Amino acid sequence: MHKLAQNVLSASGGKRSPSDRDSENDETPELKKTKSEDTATATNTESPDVAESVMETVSSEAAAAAPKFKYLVKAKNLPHGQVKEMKNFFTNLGFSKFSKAPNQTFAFLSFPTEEEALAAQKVVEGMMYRNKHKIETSISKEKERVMQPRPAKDVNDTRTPTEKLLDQVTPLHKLSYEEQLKKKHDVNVGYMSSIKRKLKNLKGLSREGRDEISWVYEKTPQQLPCELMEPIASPEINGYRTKCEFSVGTNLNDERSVGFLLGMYKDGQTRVQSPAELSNIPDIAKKIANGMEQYIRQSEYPPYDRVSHEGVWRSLLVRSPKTGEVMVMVQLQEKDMTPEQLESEKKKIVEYWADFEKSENIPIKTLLIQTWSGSFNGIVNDDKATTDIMTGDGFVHEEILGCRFRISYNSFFQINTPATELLYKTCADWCNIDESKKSVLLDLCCGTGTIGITMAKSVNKVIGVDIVPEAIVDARANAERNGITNVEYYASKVEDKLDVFNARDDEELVAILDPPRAGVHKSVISAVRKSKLKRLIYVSCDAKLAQDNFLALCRPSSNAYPGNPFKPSRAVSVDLFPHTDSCELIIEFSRE
Ligand SMILES: C[S@@+](CC[C@H](N)C(=O)[O-])C[C@H]1O[C@@H](n2cnc3c(N)ncnc32)[C@H](O)[C@@H]1O
Repeated sequence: MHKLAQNVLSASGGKRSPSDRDSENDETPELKKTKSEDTATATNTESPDVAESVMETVSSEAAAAAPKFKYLVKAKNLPHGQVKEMKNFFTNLGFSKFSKAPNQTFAFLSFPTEEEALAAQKVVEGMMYRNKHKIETSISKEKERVMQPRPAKDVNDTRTPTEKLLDQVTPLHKLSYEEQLKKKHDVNVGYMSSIKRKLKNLKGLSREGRDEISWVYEKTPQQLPCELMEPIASPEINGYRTKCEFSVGTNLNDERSVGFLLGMYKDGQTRVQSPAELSNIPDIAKKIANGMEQYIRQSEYPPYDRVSHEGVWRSLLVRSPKTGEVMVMVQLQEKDMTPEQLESEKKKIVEYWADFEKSENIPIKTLLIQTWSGSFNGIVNDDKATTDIMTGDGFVHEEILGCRFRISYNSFFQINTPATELLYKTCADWCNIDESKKSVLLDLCCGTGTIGITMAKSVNKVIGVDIVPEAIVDARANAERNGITNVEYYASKVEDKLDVFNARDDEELVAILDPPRAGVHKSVISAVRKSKLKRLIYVSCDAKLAQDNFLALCRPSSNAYPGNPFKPSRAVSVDLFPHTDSCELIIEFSRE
């Protein structure tokens, strides 16, 4: 089969790419990450890394427009350098759309149609360059980068690139912190009151159905279904992020740069702007990003280009928990490096960061290198990526409410530690465990086991479930490290492990559900309703996306949603992400 035909086939079908993950994590590829960020990653949300992936999310409008393609003839076996000479060589043959990186041994000729590319291939295949280099070729088809016309408002946009990045990553940075909290509270008032409004407007409600949710018809302040308490503020307002994922590229001055994507990828923006002025990024992560920038500026290899998919340097992950431990992961694309080049570059990276530790006095507990040639932009958890632990053991630790947790590069872990302690403490208080009874705590979407482990001493048993196997490995290690033995963990989707809801008669079930942004599959809500649970603590990082879950918990009983409906009984916003639009919302759902 012709290579081009193969490419077209593989583009239309086949395995899900990491970018398909979660649509949360969505995190992702050119589509997103998870709340968690996740896959996670994710992670929570307006975090720069997540904000960036959200920026990269292809809008439905753009997706609806027919994509334009270009056809690339790759001319191989060329010498290093000689970019100008080679451009002349191909221009003289009549092929003017030419590109080549100086340190590569191939060049690309670009054509608008397959026919033109095939005709050029016929000419170039087997030709001698400078009588020494016999050219071999292949053809591929790629989506054209779609440059959207700049919106009219941009014409008068006099903001500097730094100001644009601040507005994009930390959109509330101009408000006082009190104003930020009020704004987040008001937004959550809207989401809470819409639970009531949407239930009231459910179509085809029978009289019995209406009776089951009679609370919906009661007048309440701001039409809230329950009290929404004063928001819980973050104890730290600046530099709170313990995980930062940076992109590598070039800035608006065409200098190699490490930071965040400036603007929307879907609008053709691929420039990377330094995080130096962002208030949510800690100094240590800024210094490491700057260190990486210095490294790639002197590197013989170019940054990865999101449009052509050529180049080497892709992403940088920094985890800097409050324990002072630091994890650095460098991600690169190795597809055009020889094994020897890759090995030599890895050695250089290790030496560079060892020198950096000494000169900057920043001890790096563990250094990892990930090689990844897929289309998803960001650190991945994918079989096709290779992740090597170059120094240390591949983990860092964080302490929360007196417990110590091990974190892998790809496990979800909340990125604002002091605010997370307030979040978990609130969850524990609201569980209101009756220690005179035999109780089982379900830690649903448990990540590295943090919530269950911090509460394990007040219940008989904790059952944790998470979709990421590495997170469950961490959760088991974390339980052991903290001397907790009354835990059971399952690496599974919650929707595939619904038997956790089958409690024995003498057991009281309590559940905390802390899912990714979009919430959980409806089968989980159905199982919650069928179970003997009387109270569910739902931790949402995106109350808009979780609305379907909220409604499914509260709607009148049906075949799809059996058992008595729940009702929101109290709620509170917890601000884990100062200066951004994001905020956690804890809702207690209860029923008789
Ligand atoms: C917001 S994080 C919460 C993690 C943990 N509770 C914490 O506070 O650190 C969401 C977690 O849900 C997990 N997850 C995503 N989809 C899931 C699913 N369908 N079933 C189980 N876990 C899932 C992710 O791996 C992630 O660890």
